[in-house]
Amino acid sequence: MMGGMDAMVSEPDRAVSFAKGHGTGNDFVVLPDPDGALALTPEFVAAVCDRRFGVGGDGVLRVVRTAAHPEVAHRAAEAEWFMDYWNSDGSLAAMCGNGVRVYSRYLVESGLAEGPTVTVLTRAGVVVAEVGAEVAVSMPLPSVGGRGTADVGGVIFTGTAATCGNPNLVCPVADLDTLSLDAVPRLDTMQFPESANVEFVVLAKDDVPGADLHVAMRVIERGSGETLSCGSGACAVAAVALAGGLGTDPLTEGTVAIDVPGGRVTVSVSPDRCVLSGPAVLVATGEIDLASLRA
Ligand SMILES: N[C@@H](CCC[C@H](N)C(=O)O)C(=O)O
Repeated sequence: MMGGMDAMVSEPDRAVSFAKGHGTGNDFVVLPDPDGALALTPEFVAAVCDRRFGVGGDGVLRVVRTAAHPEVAHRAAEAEWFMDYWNSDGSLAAMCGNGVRVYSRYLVESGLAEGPTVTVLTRAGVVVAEVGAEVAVSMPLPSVGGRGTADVGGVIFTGTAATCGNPNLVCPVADLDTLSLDAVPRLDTMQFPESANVEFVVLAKDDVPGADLHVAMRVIERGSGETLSCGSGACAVAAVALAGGLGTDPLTEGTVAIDVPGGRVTVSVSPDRCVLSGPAVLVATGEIDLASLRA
């Protein structure tokens, strides 16, 4: 009888194929599962994402046909592929902007989609990616909310709530380098019943050609801890920055260059569109040996 990690696949398979990719250092284990044969569990995802005992990653992207996933099969007419996204702690999230960019790169490089335009269903709705030297994706339109606070290891940060398919709190800070971001943020559970990603942001001193604003950010992601980049968080930051949340004159639309610890992404926001662009690459393929993976 199979149990634990073995329950992930049917006998006699003891291995699960994977690819590894990242978008500006936000890294993912990609699990190709077109026909929905894998029964992912939070424990399996956490074990795969473990950086010492597993493959290592900020999350898992299961590549599954929409028609083959019971949660979304009724939406198969909207997009052939569903991004089944999991955070590294095994929790599910509705949106992952860098994840969509890596997912789309994988679809095209593996031949599962022709490209360069790729339509993907996420738990936050359908998004469309353009896969080229970089990958640009049309994200859910960010919505800027009210003020809120985050307690990070006893230090209180104040910011502005913003959603982009998932909840965020965008906190302007004086300096990014001196922040200690090891603790899990404590947030107002009334304002953020499902917690949130917390972004820490400064205005950069120099201009970037083609951008209306240039900022730098770090992020503590819900379910993954501090990561080197967060695409949906970057969109939330752009929306808050354009609304004047960093002290600049409000703009109804514009382009924001956002430096993250893993590189730079660009977000263009207008009243009816939000596009996240940046590098997204695949760096490895391999097989996960289920018998050796820590349960
Ligand atoms: N890294 C992602 C966001 C992943 C989900 C997030 N941790 C959450 O729980 O909302 C991105 O690039 O958007």
